[in-house]
Amino acid sequence: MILIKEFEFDAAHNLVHYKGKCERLHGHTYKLVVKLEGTKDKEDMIFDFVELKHLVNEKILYEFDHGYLNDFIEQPSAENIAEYIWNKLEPMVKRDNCRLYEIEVWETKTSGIVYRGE
Ligand SMILES: Nc1nc2c(c(=O)[nH]1)N=C([C@H](O)[C@H](O)COP(=O)(O)OP(=O)(O)OP(=O)(O)O)CN2
Ligand SMILES: [Zn+2]
Repeated sequence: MILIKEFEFDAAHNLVHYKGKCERLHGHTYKLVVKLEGTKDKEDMIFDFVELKHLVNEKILYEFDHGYLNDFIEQPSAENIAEYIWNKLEPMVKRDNCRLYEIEVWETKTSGIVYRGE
């Protein structure tokens, strides 16, 4: 079974290793989709949605929301943001019954990255 939870955060960035409009400072309302793969525990849940919400908001997104992504990631492409989030989140959600399966980072409604940690 795959569990899904969606998040949004607003952040500014500029792509320093890029030639074009995105080298200038600008912002996005990013969408983050977190997917966990697992089996049901004794509460018949893969992972508590509420716990996952607090974990992602408080441990991952608090530093990004209304922030400047270049403070954390030198070249904050959607690809690099996905890797950064994966590396922080993966150990936090690892349980006997579940693991991080996939994340999506959407920069706009039409542009996004799917990452499975490889
Ligand atoms: N592979 C990647 N390409 C680009 C990235 C990226 O992270 N990975 N990022 C950008 C810029 O950040 C840019 O803001 C995004 O550009 P674009 O998708 O064209 O944004 P729009 O607001 O114009 O969105 P539309 O939905 O296409 O109108 C560039 N490339
Ligand atoms: Zn951008």
